[in-house]
Amino acid sequence: MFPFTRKNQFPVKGRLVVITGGSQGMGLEVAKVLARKGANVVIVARGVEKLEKAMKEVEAEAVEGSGQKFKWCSGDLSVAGEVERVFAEVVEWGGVPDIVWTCAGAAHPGLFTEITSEILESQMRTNYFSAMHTAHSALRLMTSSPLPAGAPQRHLVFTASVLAFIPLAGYNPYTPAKAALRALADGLRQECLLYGIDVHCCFPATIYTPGYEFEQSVKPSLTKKLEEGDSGQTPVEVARVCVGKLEKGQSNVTTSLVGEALRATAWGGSRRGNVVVDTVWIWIVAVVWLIVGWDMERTVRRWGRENGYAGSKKD
Ligand SMILES: NC(=O)C1=CN([C@@H]2O[C@H](COP(=O)(O)OP(=O)(O)OC[C@H]3O[C@@H](n4cnc5c(N)ncnc54)[C@H](OP(=O)(O)O)[C@@H]3O)[C@@H](O)[C@H]2O)C=CC1
Ligand SMILES: CCCCCCCCCCCCCCCC(=O)[C@@H](N)CO
Repeated sequence: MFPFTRKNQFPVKGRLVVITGGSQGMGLEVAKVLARKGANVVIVARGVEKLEKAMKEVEAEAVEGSGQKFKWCSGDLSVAGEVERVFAEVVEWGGVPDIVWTCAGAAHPGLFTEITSEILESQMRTNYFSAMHTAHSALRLMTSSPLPAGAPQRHLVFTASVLAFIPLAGYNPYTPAKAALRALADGLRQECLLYGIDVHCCFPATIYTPGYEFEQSVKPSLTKKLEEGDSGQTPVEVARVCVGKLEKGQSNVTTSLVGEALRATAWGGSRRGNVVVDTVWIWIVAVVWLIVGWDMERTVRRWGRENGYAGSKKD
């Protein structure tokens, strides 16, 4: 319509989208946004009751008279066999998905030495293996059934966290899984050029979700203090911003100003967005982080002294 409107790089109307972790929080809001835009939506999680309730909410967003289809599937995505079964069900029902978006995940914060090795391992399963197995199954399906010429590209979207960019005491059971996920997304983005599949990764900061309520209940007060600088977002806002940026064709998606700044601390070889804007951010943050990083370490030492941790030296 308007000559300067750029083409939508993430069209979902009439396409089949699978969203893991779609029964609550960010995943549910993503499902609702995409349903409103005309997608056929599958949500996946473990708990059946939550899935049934969420499905009704998603269906209610459908475009009237569009004939959109909806489905939920229950499975533990941290287990490879379960992921394969879930995708087999999806394919039988609606064919090979056009878009797969991993939102399943959960943080269990705590000081590393005070956390059990079982929780450390399950954090990796919940946050990394679940997304890795989902990507593996999804990409195998997508690559074995090529799209007809002229069809819009397929997409794989991961959900990591800004913690993939920075250290934050108390998140060490969780952060490494999200950093690994970021590395997987960067690597697959390059590899999937072979197939014409677009790979994206979202990096939200704090989102007020049921998962967040749980993590607050176990989070050390030190961790709460260190993340005070982030004001947080609703899942509705995060979903809206992510979809908007995917439509603009962005690969690495942050959802707030803090997210954008934190992304600039850790570019490495990740694909840039707007090269000029990103480079300016990187220059600014290179200097700003000297202060922020120093202040965080000072906060840790202070908290240690106040809470009887012997090794906390004076500043
Ligand atoms: N909330 C926050 O502050 C932030 C969250 N994130 C990330 O965003 C994503 C969404 O977070 P949020 O909305 O808070 O999450 P919630 O904990 O509110 O919801 C998590 C969803 O994932 C599902 N899920 C969890 N584990 C599995 C599993 N093993 N197999 C299948 N489904 C699973 C849950 O359903 P069920 O339990 O029934 O399986 C639920 O639908 C996560 O990856 C999280 O790490 C990133 C930055 C900040
Ligand atoms: C140079 C710019 C400085 C900006 C100030 C820095 C403030 C640090 C904010 C850290 C936010 C951590 C959010 C964690 C989200 C998450 O993944 C968990 N909630 C898990 O669910």
